Amino acid sequence: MKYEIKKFKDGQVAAKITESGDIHIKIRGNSYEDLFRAAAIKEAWDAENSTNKTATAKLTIFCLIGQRSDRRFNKGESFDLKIICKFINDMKFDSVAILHPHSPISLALIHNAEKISHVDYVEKAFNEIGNPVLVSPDAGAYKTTHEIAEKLNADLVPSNKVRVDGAPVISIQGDVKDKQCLIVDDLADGGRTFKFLAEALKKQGAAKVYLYVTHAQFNYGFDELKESIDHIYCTNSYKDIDDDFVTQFKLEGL
Ligand SMILES: O=P(O)(O)OC[C@H]1O[C@@H](O)[C@H](O)[C@@H]1O
Repeated sequence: MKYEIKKFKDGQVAAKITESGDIHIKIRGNSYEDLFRAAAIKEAWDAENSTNKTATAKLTIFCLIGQRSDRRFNKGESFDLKIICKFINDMKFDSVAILHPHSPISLALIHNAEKISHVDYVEKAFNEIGNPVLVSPDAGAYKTTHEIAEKLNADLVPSNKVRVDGAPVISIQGDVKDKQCLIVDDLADGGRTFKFLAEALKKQGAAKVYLYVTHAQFNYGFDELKESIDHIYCTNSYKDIDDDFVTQFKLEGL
């Protein structure tokens, strides 16, 4: 299946199917425009395939917009992930694959959804560094990082973050003295979580601190991370980054 995309000057996106067959659309999915582009392609494809019941349609989303807004945080506020997932469901794909979603709520809200694991990318970083200890930064990351540690036969040091009088207090549950540490998490937006954790690890004698995040957003605070983190590993699910401080694993289709 092949298609063309056209963008009008007012922002409207339109699609045209130029060759029929099964469809597999791969998008970052980190903007509403990306989702509308997928919807345009799928609508055109549906019209072309209305009599072809064997053709299948698959959507891969590398960095789902709103994945952290997985509940109504406060009364009166919108539940954004619910709106986004409803939009995706309306496209009626046969299957939707999502790379390392922030929480299982995305998978629960999207019909026929499956997770793409980040294990391969963590493994690449793990091998490049040379068997570091994995560090899970909070309770949310513990479960998936524990699974990865088992697969890679790596040591895991869980850490936890609580706020005392508004300030983050980090507790590291293991010995990191003279060790190379690889913090593993889903995404970095400002990176403050990792800056504080890296400082705490170094205070406890860690030789080097590396960070792996699947979704390297770095919308702010990027340069500050260079003070406490030795190197960052990530994918280009959110954007391409050209910086010696970062090793980016390129995703096929982006
Ligand atoms: O400190 P920043 O980068 O803003 O936030 C990243 C952390 O916030 C959580 O939602 C993510 O799962 C990650 O643990």
